Amino acid sequence: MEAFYTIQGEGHNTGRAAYFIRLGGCDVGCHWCDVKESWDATSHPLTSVETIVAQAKEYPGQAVVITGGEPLIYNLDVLTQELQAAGIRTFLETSGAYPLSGSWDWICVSPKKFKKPQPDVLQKASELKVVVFHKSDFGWAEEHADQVAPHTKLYLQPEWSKAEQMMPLIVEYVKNNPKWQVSLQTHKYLNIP
Ligand SMILES: C[S@@+](CC[C@H](N)C(=O)[O-])C[C@H]1O[C@@H](n2cnc3c(N)ncnc32)[C@H](O)[C@@H]1O
Ligand SMILES: Nc1nc2[nH]cc(C(=O)O)c2c(=O)[nH]1
Ligand code: SF4
Ligand SMILES: [Mg+2]
Repeated sequence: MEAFYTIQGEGHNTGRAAYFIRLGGCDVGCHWCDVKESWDATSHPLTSVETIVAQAKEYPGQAVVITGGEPLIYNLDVLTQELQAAGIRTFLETSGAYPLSGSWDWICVSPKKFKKPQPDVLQKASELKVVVFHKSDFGWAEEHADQVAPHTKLYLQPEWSKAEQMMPLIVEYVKNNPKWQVSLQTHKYLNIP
């Protein structure tokens, strides 16, 4: 759908320069999704793996973030192998709703109520990033924290339109449950893509 060089705004790798590759197509249907224009894959032109990798190599960042849409609706083996062969680290943003493919240096799973994450993808998560839209989402976050591996980092991220209401609850929750950390969509405060 699009590719752009920016700063990773969310989660464990916040603050790192990265080339973002946003793949079109998603049927998970989060009503608060901030990239609804990505949902219809047919409205975006196809780009070859060669072109994507060649463009990624033009930037000095040492990492790419593959996001979407839901990137795991595609088999990402060839794309990620080519990127790693070029010395670029591969970071994934996924809901976990589709089978895992690809060769990854970092996997961020952000589970969704609207289409459940697959158990084996949760087990391979480097980080679990739960979007908090309502106070009931803390219990739902814990249910998913029980399904990840012991090394998985845990993040709570306010849903953007509810950030003002949810932030005080997230702050109190993390103070009382310090296995969790706060993740903010810092790129939106920085006014960058
Ligand atoms: C647009 S999604 C694309 C990748 C994948 N489909 C997913 O949901 O993880 C990228 C990240 O943005 C988060 N996100 C999307 N809309 C958001 C919103 N309104 N507020 C906070 N986070 C949001 C998702 O939960 C996910 O972690
Ligand atoms: N700067 C920036 N960081 C991000 N982290 C995850 C994003 C995404 O949409 O997947 C995103 C994004 O869209 N921009
Ligand atoms: S899974 Fe990701 S891209 Fe798909 S609707 Fe939800 S937030 Fe948007
Ligand atoms: Mg985004």
